[in-house]
Amino acid sequence: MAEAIVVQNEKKKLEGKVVIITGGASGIGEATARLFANHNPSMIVIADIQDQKGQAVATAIGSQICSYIHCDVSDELQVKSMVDSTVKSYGRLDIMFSNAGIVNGCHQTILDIDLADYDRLMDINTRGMLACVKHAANAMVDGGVKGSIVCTASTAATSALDGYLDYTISKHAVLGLMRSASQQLGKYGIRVNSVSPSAVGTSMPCKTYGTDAEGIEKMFMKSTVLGGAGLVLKVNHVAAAALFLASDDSAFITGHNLMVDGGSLLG
Ligand SMILES: NC(=O)c1ccc[n+]([C@@H]2O[C@H](COP(=O)([O-])OP(=O)(O)OC[C@H]3O[C@@H](n4cnc5c(N)ncnc54)[C@H](O)[C@@H]3O)[C@@H](O)[C@H]2O)c1
Repeated sequence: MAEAIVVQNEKKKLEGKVVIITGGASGIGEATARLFANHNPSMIVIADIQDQKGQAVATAIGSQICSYIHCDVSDELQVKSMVDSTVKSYGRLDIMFSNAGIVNGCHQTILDIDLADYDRLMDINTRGMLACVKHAANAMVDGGVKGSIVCTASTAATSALDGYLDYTISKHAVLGLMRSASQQLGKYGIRVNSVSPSAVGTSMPCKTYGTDAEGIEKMFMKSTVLGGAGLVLKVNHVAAAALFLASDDSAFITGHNLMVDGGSLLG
């Protein structure tokens, strides 16, 4: 007989969990840290290179459940040291939200792409993501933790975003990383998934297009089917998807790329 499904809307979803969020000083990572904090984690470690902003977010959330650490994800030693210090200070690692990323402008063409810019972006978006998954997975395996790793990909991981050549390449690689890692880590009970937002009004696209969050929302509203109803993507929507993948709500989901794009790729 099937077990009854108990709906527990009020349940705290990250009770006692130790979480790392890279790129948590702003945008999607910050929104996710703030949402996760409502779900009784033991500790959230924000890892970023924007020290003042990251520290301010951690202080606003509360030093008893959130701390900040400087970590440039393109440097594997810094990633290893950040993961090691998290385990040393808080006892274990349950959740890695590998989210840090950059963009190199929106006018690249295959005819004149700058390979030095490409290298720098790949160092963060792909190599950095790999370092975070690698060291989080090691900490989980060593600690016997059946953890959850969530990577931030993008709609540019499944379709070519015109003008964003290196970004598109880097995010396609994130899906390959997520799928390969999920395949190898399943035997340890470690799940690896990704979340793929369409354009959302964080500092990243705002700088690229020289506008504010509202400008980004207006600019991209027509590219989603939900935009037809006046709905726009907010960072909280992405944070909610990350919470689902991080928590036991997705206990039997691994190797999955969760699109948070209002149906932008349906056409
Ligand atoms: N905003 C969008 O439209 C959008 C859409 C799809 C995917 N994404 C992805 O979402 C993720 C978060 O971006 P966001 O939109 O919140 O932008 P954001 O610029 O607000 O946040 C990115 C964060 O990453 C940090 N970061 C950059 N380089 C780093 C490094 N080397 N080491 C550690 N931290 C570093 C930044 O300091 C910043 O706090 C990125 O991976 C991005 O590619 C964004």
